[in-house]
Amino acid sequence: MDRLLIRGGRRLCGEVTISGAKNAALPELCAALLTEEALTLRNVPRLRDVATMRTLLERMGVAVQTHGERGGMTLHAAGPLDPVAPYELVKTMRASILVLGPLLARCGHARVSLPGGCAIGSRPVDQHIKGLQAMGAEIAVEHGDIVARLPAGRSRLRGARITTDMVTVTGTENLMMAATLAEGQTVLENAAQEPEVVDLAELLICMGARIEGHGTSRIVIEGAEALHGAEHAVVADRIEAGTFLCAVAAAGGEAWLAAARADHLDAVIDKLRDAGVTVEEAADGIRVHSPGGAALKAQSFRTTEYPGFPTDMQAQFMALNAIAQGPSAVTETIFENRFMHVQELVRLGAQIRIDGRTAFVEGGARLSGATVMATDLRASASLVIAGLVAEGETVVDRIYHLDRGYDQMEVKLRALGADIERIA
Ligand SMILES: CC(=O)N[C@H]1[C@@H](OP(=O)(O)OP(=O)(O)OC[C@H]2O[C@@H](n3ccc(=O)[nH]c3=O)[C@H](O)[C@@H]2O)O[C@H](CO)[C@@H](O)[C@@H]1O
Ligand SMILES: C=C(OP(=O)(O)O)C(=O)O
Repeated sequence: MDRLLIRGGRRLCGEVTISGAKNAALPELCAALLTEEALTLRNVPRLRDVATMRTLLERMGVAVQTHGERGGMTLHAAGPLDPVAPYELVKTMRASILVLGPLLARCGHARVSLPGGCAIGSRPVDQHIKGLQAMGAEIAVEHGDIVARLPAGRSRLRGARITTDMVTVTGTENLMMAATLAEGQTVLENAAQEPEVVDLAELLICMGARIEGHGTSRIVIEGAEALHGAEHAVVADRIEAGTFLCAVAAAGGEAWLAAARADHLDAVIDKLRDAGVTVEEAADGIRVHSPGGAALKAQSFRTTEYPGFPTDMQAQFMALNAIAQGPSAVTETIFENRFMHVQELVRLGAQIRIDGRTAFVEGGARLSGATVMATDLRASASLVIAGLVAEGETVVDRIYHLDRGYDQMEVKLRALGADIERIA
């Protein structure tokens, strides 16, 4: 099992290019199920989750080809499709629930294994199911599988007005995709406004879908009988960019993050600036300059839906807070169990106490290297950031979590001058 060995203490200077977003690429791969024609995506990141999604789609009968150096991928779901997502693939990746809406809309039936529990919370999919039921689907859970079908005599879902109980990103994406092929109008109230939802909507519009209001909490979709092929570039990964911003902030140095979208990172950039980091926004990237974590001022924050502070950046910013000066309070409001990195950061010397949904970080810690265990994707990234500033050697174990969502993170960090290598 691969691990990362980091010798901390180096400043990070240079340039890296931010990859396409995992959380946009995954639903966009699923969008290929909505049309008989070929869909070409560019800027698809090289990630384990993308490979898993590819395997899942191929198993259903989608022909997939990669091309070029720049993450080109063509998917052709000409049919016939086998609308089944089995447990062995679904269990490793939450986003596999995103095949449910498109399969039901295209094939009229689907069997998708319930995504397994994950380290950050229970993560039910009741809102996906409720929304599809409102669109006329009959849904039962049988032997751990969601079994969904259209009632006898119906060939299409029907448009509906759906208000989800909470803002759900993949829920919004699943229902938006299903609605593109439904009969009539669907209105999604309380919709997620994340840039990845907007990027998916833009792709669907290129495929002939009629969608308005994406990027707001009310999305209106006029269903069409069929969608066609399209070509689309996946939006840059704001969480990867935010992770590199925190890494440079903590280690100190100056870096250019090519292709990063500052306009998708307002909440994180505001906190970094308040901490004392210089962040310059440009149309084609972000420049960051930091004196190093020990010279920064820790920042309190609470995670919320976009455009608030992203839960997917909570762990990385907490690593920064651990070494920055002064106390801070970090409140996680999206997932009930997303502090798994805390005990590992403490092993590196951080002083953090958890009380309910808030972690109280003392700040000013001098971290020292140790062997730590990655428990989920962003927890892993937070441990890497801590390792970059810790004195001596840090080994981050179980980095398969990191590979789910970061495109060659250690290669990019090495390009910035970090002493980091992958070991067996
Ligand atoms: C592949 C992908 O895009 N993953 C992102 C997506 O996950 P994901 O879409 O799974 O997260 P949601 O936005 O759905 O979850 C938000 C909250 O709603 C709850 N909930 C959600 C759906 C539902 O049917 N019932 C329910 O109770 C969840 O348990 C959670 O507490 O958004 C999260 C929140 O920004 C990010 O951390 C993930 O990186
Ligand atoms: C929680 C995340 O991903 P997923 O929803 O795929 O588990 C994440 O990207 O931080």
